[in-house]
Amino acid sequence: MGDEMEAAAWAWRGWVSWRAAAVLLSAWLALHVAARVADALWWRPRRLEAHFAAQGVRGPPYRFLLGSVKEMVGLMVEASSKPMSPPTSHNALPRVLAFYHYWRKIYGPTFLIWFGPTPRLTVAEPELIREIFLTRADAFDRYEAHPVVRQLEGDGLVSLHGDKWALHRRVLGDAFYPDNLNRLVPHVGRSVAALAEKWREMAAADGSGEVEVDVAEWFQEVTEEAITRATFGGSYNDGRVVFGMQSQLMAFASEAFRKVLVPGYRFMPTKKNWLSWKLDRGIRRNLTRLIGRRSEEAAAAMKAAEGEKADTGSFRDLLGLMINASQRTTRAPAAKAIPVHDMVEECKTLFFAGKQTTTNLLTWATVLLAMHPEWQERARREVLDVCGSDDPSKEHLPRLKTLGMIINETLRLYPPAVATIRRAKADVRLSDGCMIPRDMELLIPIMAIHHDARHWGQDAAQFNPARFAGGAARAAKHPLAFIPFGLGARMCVGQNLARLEAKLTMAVLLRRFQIRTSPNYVHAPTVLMLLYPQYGAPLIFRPLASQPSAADSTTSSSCPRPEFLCQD
Ligand code: HEM
Repeated sequence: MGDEMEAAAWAWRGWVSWRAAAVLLSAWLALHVAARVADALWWRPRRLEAHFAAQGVRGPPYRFLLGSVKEMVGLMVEASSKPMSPPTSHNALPRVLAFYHYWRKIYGPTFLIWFGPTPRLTVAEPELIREIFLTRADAFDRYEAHPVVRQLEGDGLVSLHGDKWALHRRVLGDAFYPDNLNRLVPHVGRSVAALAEKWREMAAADGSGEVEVDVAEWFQEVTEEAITRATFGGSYNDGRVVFGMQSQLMAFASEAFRKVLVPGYRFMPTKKNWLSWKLDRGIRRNLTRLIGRRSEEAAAAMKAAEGEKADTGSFRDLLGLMINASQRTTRAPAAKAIPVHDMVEECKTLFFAGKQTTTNLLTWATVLLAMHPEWQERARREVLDVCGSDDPSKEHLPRLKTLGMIINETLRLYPPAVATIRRAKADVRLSDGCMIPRDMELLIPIMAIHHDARHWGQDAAQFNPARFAGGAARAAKHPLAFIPFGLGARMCVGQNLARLEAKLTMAVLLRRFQIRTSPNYVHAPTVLMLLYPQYGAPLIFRPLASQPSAADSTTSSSCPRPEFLCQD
């Protein structure tokens, strides 16, 4: 009995000491986690503030957990509550990047701000930008977007890194050479002319003989057509179905983006989320099927063409280039294939990166033409001189210099991508002596650089396309003060396509319409990922007396098949 009691006492003591150890361990873990959290939310921000203050870089003070977000949101909400004043002004920076404009006046162009506990250093000096994007580019990386944005943009070029990025960039780059893009001119021209024809009919049906349209909405048709054709080429019809679904998905996802502050919102089984998941599955299924079919066709074509000269005369579409790169690996194993899953993601990225950006460019360019009738007339005269009674062809486009200048001035004043972000991969000392710690994010406010009177002169906030008469590199006092498409190795891969779409669209419309702003137009540029007109862009189109004849126009086609099957 005594032995049993002693054994029970030992067991009890053992249990108590295990329990004590477990309690101690849990307490230690809790303390450790609390210390880490306190460090991330309080001590690290204080250390970084001190680190930058010692180098003469200041900024709004860090506030626990919120950083500078409260002030930032306040400044942005206040700025977007009123339209531009006066309504013809292009001094849009204080409205669009209100927080940058406000703190820059206090702290200078380089300052520290806090997105919650995440610090960002603003960098707007062209010489520092040269280092970050060109000479020291290996020390900086693209920043990882929020998962909701990532879901929108796909896992393609925009978010890839290292060897995988290099492979995709090399393979896709071929499609964006001017000689290849020129083959899209008749297609894009036709889709703009079809849009113009709809507007002409609407104007004819209206007693006033003119029509009001919100170009921010209508131009989506043109850009969706162009990016679908660039991505899918001959399989345009199948591609249109896929990108139609992608378009819906983007509409849902941008709604989710607005609710990004509700943690886990994208995983909640809401009606919209169910629909999004269904659409996502549909996109993947359709694309995988399409890739399978085209891979078989490409393999057969490669076999048939063995020993013969490659056909360089037809349009090289983006999907085709990825499929061909993968076909080559079966013959040359050293070459790298792009797996089907990555092709699917890349298609999603191209659609995301190529559609809305270009819609915004077309929108702002047309708004600016409407606001500046003297430049509208100059551009129209040039289009008529160069193209005569035809719509523009690929030979005409390089000769439309005034339109090129107008597009550059639009990209300067209203750059669709108002800012970009980089992350330091290691500790880096910049040439101004500033030491950037590893993992620090750098915010490059593209729009602020484009509006800086130090580079652009006292008329920086005015619309003056003539400043681009000597080319983009010589338009400002510093050649890197104009970076609407970014800079360096990760510069926009689609800029030639965007410029082609913009020139062609403006030229086709100028030949057909007098354009002016509607009394309903409120000049209010604002940012939601990209630069949008906050209340849309209603403009009035009055058809001109002389319209291009159907036979001469790019809308006409000698191809007897449906237009989407023609490969010009
Ligand atoms: C006006 C229209 C456009 C603007 C203003 C624009 C702007 C930009 C900018 C600023 C970047 C660089 C971002 C950075 O360095 O962080 C970029 C990258 C990119 N853009 Fe565009 N873009 C436009 C049109 C297009 C089009 C039409 C396409 C596709 C067909 C496209 C595809 C891409 C891709 C894939 C990247 C990532 C490139 C890489 O990281 O290698 N963009 N764009």
